Amino acid sequence: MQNMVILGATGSIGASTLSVMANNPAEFHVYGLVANASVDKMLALCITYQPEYAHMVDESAAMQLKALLPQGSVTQVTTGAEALNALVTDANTDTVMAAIVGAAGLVPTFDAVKAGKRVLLANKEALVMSGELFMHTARASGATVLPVDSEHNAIFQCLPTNAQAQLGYCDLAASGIAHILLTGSGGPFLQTDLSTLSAMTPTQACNHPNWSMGPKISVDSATMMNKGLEFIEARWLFNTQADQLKVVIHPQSVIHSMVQYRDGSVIAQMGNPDMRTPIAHCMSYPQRINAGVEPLDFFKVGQLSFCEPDFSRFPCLRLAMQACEHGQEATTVLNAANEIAVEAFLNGQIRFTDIADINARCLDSIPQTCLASIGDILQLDGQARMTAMSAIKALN
Ligand SMILES: NC(=O)C1=CN([C@@H]2O[C@H](COP(=O)(O)OP(=O)(O)OC[C@H]3O[C@@H](n4cnc5c(N)ncnc54)[C@H](OP(=O)(O)O)[C@@H]3O)[C@@H](O)[C@H]2O)C=CC1
Ligand SMILES: CC(=O)[C@@H](O)[C@H](O)COP(=O)(O)O
Ligand SMILES: [Mn+2]
Repeated sequence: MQNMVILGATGSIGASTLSVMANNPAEFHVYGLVANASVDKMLALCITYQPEYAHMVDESAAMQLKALLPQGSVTQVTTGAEALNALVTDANTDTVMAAIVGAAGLVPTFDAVKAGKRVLLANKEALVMSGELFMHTARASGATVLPVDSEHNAIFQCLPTNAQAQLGYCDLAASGIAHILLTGSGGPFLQTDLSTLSAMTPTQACNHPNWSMGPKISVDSATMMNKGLEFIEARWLFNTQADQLKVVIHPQSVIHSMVQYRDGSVIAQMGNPDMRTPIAHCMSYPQRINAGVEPLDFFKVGQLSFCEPDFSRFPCLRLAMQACEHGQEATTVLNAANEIAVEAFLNGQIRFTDIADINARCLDSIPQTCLASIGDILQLDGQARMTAMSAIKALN
């Protein structure tokens, strides 16, 4: 029986994780649930799953939850950074699902890695901000990091077992690997007339053709910043050199990524676009469990197609690839700028195409800094957020 803590329990990945757990009740126990401020959702989860701990980052949400829980509930409600650290590092915590959205996920995810836990990593932003330190820390602590992001999970499944065991420091060439082919759908605006892109609304941007996800990652898919963040994520997970990683647009999201070997073989991982598959894979690795996902029906899929990304349509993808080349300062700044810009777009403050402009401006003014610790990274993240907010003000 694995005791699991779910960071981001009230979100899309949180729900899929709980669904896989419910399918396999003898193997997993909900030990702790973590969210920010969604009291009603957390209350319902506590009543259903009866975790030992429910942690709300927002203090007033924690107080409300405490007041609403039925008398005699087994769940202890906590709040505050110390309690969150205690939960992810608790001796009874075996596995941490890291699925808080954005930079807010970095500290608890990193703490779990430092404590040597089994960490199922959905929160790609943590790696974009701190990839080098994160993977070095995992190696030093003996933590097992397993990639939940569908593409990275697919790549992981297509690697030989010796490379899987060396996540973060594998020598791809020594394993006979020529390229990692990172697939992306192109999002809802793959075919949209370029002249109308600036008028696209948050509802249109969140209307992903294949995946049902939270709002931030949905907008990132529409700009293809998601693929850019994933490019950086892959760089750290699989220790790639610049010429080993390629982005391929595959609008059907049936192939979740591929590994191309020196001998001409290409190994692809396929499945319905349903996050329960990679989540179940990580939860049970190296075994397999029932994820509750329909088998892929190739007759229904019919056709698979592929094309090259067009950087004039998706400038955010190019910015992320450039930032990856520049290093950790650039990727931290880009991630922070993008979070602020996406939030402003979702709030109706800026246009869809402004997201890329704000990101580009922030990348033009990266402060001189040395990123030796998570504290340094968070400081740079804060500075970049201020720059992005000023850029938004300047637009209005
Ligand atoms: N959805 C998907 O299919 C995929 C998601 N991912 C990654 O997984 C992560 C989660 O995505 P997704 O589930 O879609 O996001 P959602 O928006 O659906 O959920 C976000 C979760 O994070 C919590 N949260 C938000 N802000 C904070 C904060 N400051 N402190 C603590 N918790 C917070 C939310 O709590 P509350 O409800 O209280 O606000 C919620 O539980 C992202 O990093 C995303 O890139 C990767 C691949 C696929
Ligand atoms: C499900 C998942 O892993 C998302 O990151 C997904 O990849 C988004 O789709 P895009 O390929 O459109 O970015
Ligand atoms: Mn993905």
